[in-house]
Amino acid sequence: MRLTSACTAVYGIVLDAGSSHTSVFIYEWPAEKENNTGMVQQLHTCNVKGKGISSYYANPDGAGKSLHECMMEAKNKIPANRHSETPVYLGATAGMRLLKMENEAASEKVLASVEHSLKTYPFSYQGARIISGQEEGAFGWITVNYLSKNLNKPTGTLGALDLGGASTQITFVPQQEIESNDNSIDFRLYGNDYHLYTHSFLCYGKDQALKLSMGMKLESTRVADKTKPIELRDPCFHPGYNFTKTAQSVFNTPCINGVNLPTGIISHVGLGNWSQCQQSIRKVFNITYCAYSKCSFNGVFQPSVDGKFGAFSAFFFVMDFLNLTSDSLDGTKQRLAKYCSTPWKEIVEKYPQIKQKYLSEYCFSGTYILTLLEDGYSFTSDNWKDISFIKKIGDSDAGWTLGYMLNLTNMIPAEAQDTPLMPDGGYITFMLLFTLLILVLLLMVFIYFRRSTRQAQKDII
Ligand SMILES: O=c1[nH]cnc2c1ncn2[C@@H]1O[C@H](COP(=O)(O)OP(=O)(O)O)[C@@H](O)[C@H]1O
Ligand SMILES: [Ca+2]
Repeated sequence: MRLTSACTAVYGIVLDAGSSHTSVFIYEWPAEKENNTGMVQQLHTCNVKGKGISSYYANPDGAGKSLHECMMEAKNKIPANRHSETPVYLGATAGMRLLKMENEAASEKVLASVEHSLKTYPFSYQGARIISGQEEGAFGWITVNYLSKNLNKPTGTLGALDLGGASTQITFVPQQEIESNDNSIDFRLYGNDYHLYTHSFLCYGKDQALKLSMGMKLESTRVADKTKPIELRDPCFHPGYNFTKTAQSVFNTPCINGVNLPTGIISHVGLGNWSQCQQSIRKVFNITYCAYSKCSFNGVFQPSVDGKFGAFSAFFFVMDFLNLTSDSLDGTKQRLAKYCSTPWKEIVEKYPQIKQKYLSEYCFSGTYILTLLEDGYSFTSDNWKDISFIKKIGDSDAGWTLGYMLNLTNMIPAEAQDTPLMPDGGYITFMLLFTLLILVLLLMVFIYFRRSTRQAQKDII
């Protein structure tokens, strides 16, 4: 929806430099600063062609150049007279966090390249940086609650679940105490205090989780003949699926410490067995230790999930593709089991328009989502209905970008808007009467002084 009122609009641009790809978001809001919630709207999005900026580690110049088409689109969408005042922010997420861990110099070069590129456009460049997992979680939470108009109302808030390619975030207002400082974030928005639990699991986005899970399967495979391709028999891929891959393409990630991992060629063979798939995925969550009263996995504190949740990004893409956005937990499992056992040939015939790489991974991704939510975060068949798989709220995408911009442009005040003590009409009447009283008093003082001066003159005469 475009803003149609006569008032001028203000714009802001945020680039979401994710691990798999970059998206450019353009936001628009009325120039008269409205402190009401839900005023900023998403005007346009543009998906940058090619992979995420971290994939340019060996050719950093390419990262900046890749943004060109979308930035030109932004130039055309935003009226020229607003360009110089339009802030541009770039936030990079888990792909760049991983690159920084692997090769800090390369990550700096990639950031310098996007910075150089963004400065060539007529907007007000405000910085390009890697945002922390905490920020990613917290700003996603602000976005969904801003768009749902939950802020500055006494109603409950919406928890936020974000699944990316390289990391995943869970953020909500818990009922119990937050036992670990790393997982606690406090906000004061519109005069209300929010005490949030948040955690970002690096390496637990769906692409890295697939690598983790394949790596674990191979570690348990003893290789007799090193000259032959290693066969990886995978229950998370469809029966009849059989592709050769290089070990390098699967295990080139700091998420796996590949001590026992093979090199060379892997023959990846699908078995299509959902329950075995879930068994194998469970192994990527370490639940053997917890130093708190409760943990999700890998020793991370997590209070019991509470209230309603919005699950977006890849949570939505995958569950929407599988048509599983509105089933019960049991129904979801049954339908997913059936989907995973469908022969690869049938799947390809049914969805000829979808890229085979994506298509082949939906059984794994769906099972991963289910396992993460049920075994990882402890959602149950009772509160499964509290999770809404969403892409947008109104016209705006759910994700961290809007919350990030609202924060950096000070669009959400800490205190509620200054309101007159009386309703508008009463306030104006009060001010009028008060002014009149002052005038009358001034008049009386003036008359008194004139009289006393005259009296004094008479006395002299
Ligand atoms: O249309 C789609 N279908 C399936 N998956 C998608 C689609 N669009 C994006 N994705 C997936 O969503 C995830 C987005 O992750 P992103 O690039 O934001 O990574 P990050 O948040 O971990 O940095 C990736 O795994 C990507 O493959
Ligand atoms: Ca993301």
